[in-house]
Amino acid sequence: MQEFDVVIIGGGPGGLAAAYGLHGHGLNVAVVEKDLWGGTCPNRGCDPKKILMAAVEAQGRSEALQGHGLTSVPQIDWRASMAKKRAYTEKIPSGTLEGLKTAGIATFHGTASFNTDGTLTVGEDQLNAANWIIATGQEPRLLDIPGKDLLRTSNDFLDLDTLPADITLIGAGYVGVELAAIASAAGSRVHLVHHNRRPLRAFDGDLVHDLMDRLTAEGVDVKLDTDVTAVVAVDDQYQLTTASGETWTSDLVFATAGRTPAIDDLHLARIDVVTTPHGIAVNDRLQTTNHHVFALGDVVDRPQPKLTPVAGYEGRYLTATLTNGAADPISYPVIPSVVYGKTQLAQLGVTPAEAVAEPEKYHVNDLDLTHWYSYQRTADPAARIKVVVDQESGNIVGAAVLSSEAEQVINYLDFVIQNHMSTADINQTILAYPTLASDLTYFN
Ligand SMILES: Cc1cc2nc3c(=O)[nH]c(=O)nc-3n(C[C@H](O)[C@H](O)[C@H](O)COP(=O)(O)OP(=O)(O)OC[C@H]3O[C@@H](n4cnc5c(N)ncnc54)[C@H](O)[C@@H]3O)c2cc1C
Ligand SMILES: NC(=O)c1ccc[n+]([C@@H]2O[C@H](COP(=O)([O-])OP(=O)(O)OC[C@H]3O[C@@H](n4cnc5c(N)ncnc54)[C@H](O)[C@@H]3O)[C@@H](O)[C@H]2O)c1
Repeated sequence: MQEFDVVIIGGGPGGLAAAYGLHGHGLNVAVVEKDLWGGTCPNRGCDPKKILMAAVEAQGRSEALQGHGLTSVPQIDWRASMAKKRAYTEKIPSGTLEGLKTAGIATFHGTASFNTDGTLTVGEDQLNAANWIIATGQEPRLLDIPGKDLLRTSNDFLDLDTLPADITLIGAGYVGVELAAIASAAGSRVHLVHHNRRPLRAFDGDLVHDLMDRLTAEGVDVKLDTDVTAVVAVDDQYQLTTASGETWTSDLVFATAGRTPAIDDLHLARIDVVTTPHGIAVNDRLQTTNHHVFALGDVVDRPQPKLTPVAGYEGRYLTATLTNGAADPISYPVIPSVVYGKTQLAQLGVTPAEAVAEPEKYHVNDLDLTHWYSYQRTADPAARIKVVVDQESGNIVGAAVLSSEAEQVINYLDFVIQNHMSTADINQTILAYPTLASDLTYFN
């Protein structure tokens, strides 16, 4: 039996933030990882996707400038793009493991599973700890339909040697929309299927509508209100059937209809940790129903968006909790979300829908930005912002942004909102002009 102060299960961004934090405070820490050190984000999520997206963004900018100074649209070389992605991702697991070992953090590679006496088995190893952190993340959810074994996932997409001529993505959430943008730009005919009328549900409906229009203009076959009921192999293709009887064939079909908490291997009932269909139940101190077991990141059932910076923030919070004794309940700063593509969609703080429901408290500025200098320069085909302003203070408290620059604008607004800055405060700063940052004072 090997004894530790804290054992962390899951070597992704959340688990690693806690591991380095706790080790830095002198605790004897171990991390267990069953698959790729570094977890989803750098191996099969944010980073590889955004590397493939670099060529997509460049193509989008070139397209917008046709007739405005550029004369041809660059084509994406999938193999070269994938080689660039692999050159980055293949170093992640070994680099992450080396970093942990160099720091002096104990590492175990294997699937962690709790025993009834509260200890943990990882392969041949038995571990015991004063406290545990579960940071096992989520895994792609396969649809429960005939032919589900034929479905691929985002893990497969982000490692395709060749991009097929025709693909179908079932589910228009973050993953489906981003993979559609990548595959379509790289030359594939893409069918993006969503079961209701409201893709990207957490985002502003009008801006999502605008984004679907852009994807359609880019050549994506967006099918809303479409329920796929079966997938069958036909020769070397796959035939999809919908509830309304529509059929079509694709070279590959991907389930992009959400992710499920990675908890099955852990046998949490043996240690009295309660779970829900959405993950591990925790209180506002990220403590499970077993007081020596904490959970963070994608695996927890909490309303915060499941994003890398959120997992890292929770890792730092648990470092403080487990080193300083009783801590205040976790409270989150505003959390920005971005859906990447040629046209990006971003959101932060009070949503336009929440603002409209409280008209005495907020007002919403809905601004078409296509005529603004910044977007005339890039000839953005769609550029719009909804800014939520607090009536009493006049401060910006939320925003939803659609443009090729939304990822930048939302981070500037994050600083503004987090620091409760008014237009007068921003005006005290001299910002380089003309830039996206110098637009900030015109939003309210
Ligand atoms: C395609 C895609 C794109 C994304 N893009 C973005 C983005 O642009 N921006 C963003 O902020 N977020 C993005 N995300 C989300 C982001 O990847 C996650 O929020 C983040 O990785 C969560 O970190 P985590 O540490 O909670 O879990 P993970 O990173 O999932 O790490 C959990 C680790 O636990 C391991 N594990 C699971 N079970 C066990 C077990 N029983 N024993 C041992 N180890 C176990 C897993 O192998 C995994 O390595 C994306 C996700 C996907 C799928
Ligand atoms: N840019 C980013 O930050 C980014 C990118 C990718 C993933 N992520 C994170 O990963 C999480 C998971 O992303 P995701 O896209 O897998 O999940 P998601 O929950 O965002 O989207 C899944 C979508 O599939 C739909 N759906 C469910 N069943 C369906 C069916 N049978 N047919 C058609 N559609 C169906 C759902 O209504 C939902 O809109 C996100 O919540 C996000 O936190 C973030």
